[in-house]
Amino acid sequence: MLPAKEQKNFFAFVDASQKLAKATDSDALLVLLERELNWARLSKKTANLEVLVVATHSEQVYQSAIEAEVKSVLLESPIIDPRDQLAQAVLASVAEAHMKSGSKLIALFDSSGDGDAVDTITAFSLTEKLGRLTARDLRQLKTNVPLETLKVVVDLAVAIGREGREGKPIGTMFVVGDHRKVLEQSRPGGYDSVKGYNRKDRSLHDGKTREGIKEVAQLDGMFIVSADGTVEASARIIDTPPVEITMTKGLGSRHFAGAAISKNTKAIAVVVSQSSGTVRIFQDGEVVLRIEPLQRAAMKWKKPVQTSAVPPETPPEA
Ligand SMILES: Nc1ncnc2c1ncn2[C@@H]1O[C@H](COP(=O)(O)OP(=O)(O)OP(=O)(O)O)[C@@H](O)[C@H]1O
Repeated sequence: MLPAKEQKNFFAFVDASQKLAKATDSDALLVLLERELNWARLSKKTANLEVLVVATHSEQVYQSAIEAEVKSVLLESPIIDPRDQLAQAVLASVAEAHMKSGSKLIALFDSSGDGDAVDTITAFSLTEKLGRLTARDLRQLKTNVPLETLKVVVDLAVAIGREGREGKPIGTMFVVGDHRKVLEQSRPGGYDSVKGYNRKDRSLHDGKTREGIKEVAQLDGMFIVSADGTVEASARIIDTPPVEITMTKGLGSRHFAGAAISKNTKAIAVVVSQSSGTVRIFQDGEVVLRIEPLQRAAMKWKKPVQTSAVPPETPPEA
């Protein structure tokens, strides 16, 4: 529990966020917290706002907020850099469907990283921030895969998750980059629909190819995509040596396989969940970015633009 003096400071920030919310026409408050506090007081002081507590480090903070009937999310894995925490908190808030993509938000967070409850207040539009986050996060992934290829694959995955096929949701996976090693660590799982086509016709930079891929995405297995965006093979089953992976509850064999291949090779796995439509991007065995169906309308690919209200951003690590 936060000591009394720090709680006093914290609630001064809450009062300030009320004023800022009014001035900026914001309707929601995101509070990033490392420690528990007086939840009843928080609820009372923020009755006019949609409040979401983002537990940055501890499941206990998340649990106690939930028990006090304060909406909360727990970041999937601890992130040390406070700027990354805010980025991840924004993604998590949309992922858990707590925030609508058009919301205007106030966020309270500790930018010093020294364990203070809160030392920074910021106001931003969720739509704009999501657009910036996604482009920036992908750009910063430490990978040899060019951003243009990642963009085209992620946009295709998002479209597949959103549209499904013939009214039915479908799940699939694209494994991008390091394609020779990925070929070695996978086996055919069915008819390879790209076999025999020339490279140009297998390029995902071509709209016709993307439409064709959507048609066959419902088949079992995954697509192997080289760094330049060419589909090297389809309907492949990942068969990679076992690795130790921590996975969010509810994710099954497709996601495990994606995480494992991203751990055992330099490839990035882009996985579309059939059950939720969520797209997860795995690198080195971990989810580095998650895109939810709700968020999709807000996806824009553009250069990050710094605004004075938002602190400098670096990509989330998980
Ligand atoms: N090793 C693998 N390589 C490629 N694809 C796989 C692999 N294992 C499972 N899949 C794909 O995942 C499908 C089964 O998904 P399952 O429900 O077990 O996973 P999940 O991670 O819960 O994904 P979803 O959220 O889409 O249901 C299979 O039909 C197959 O197409």
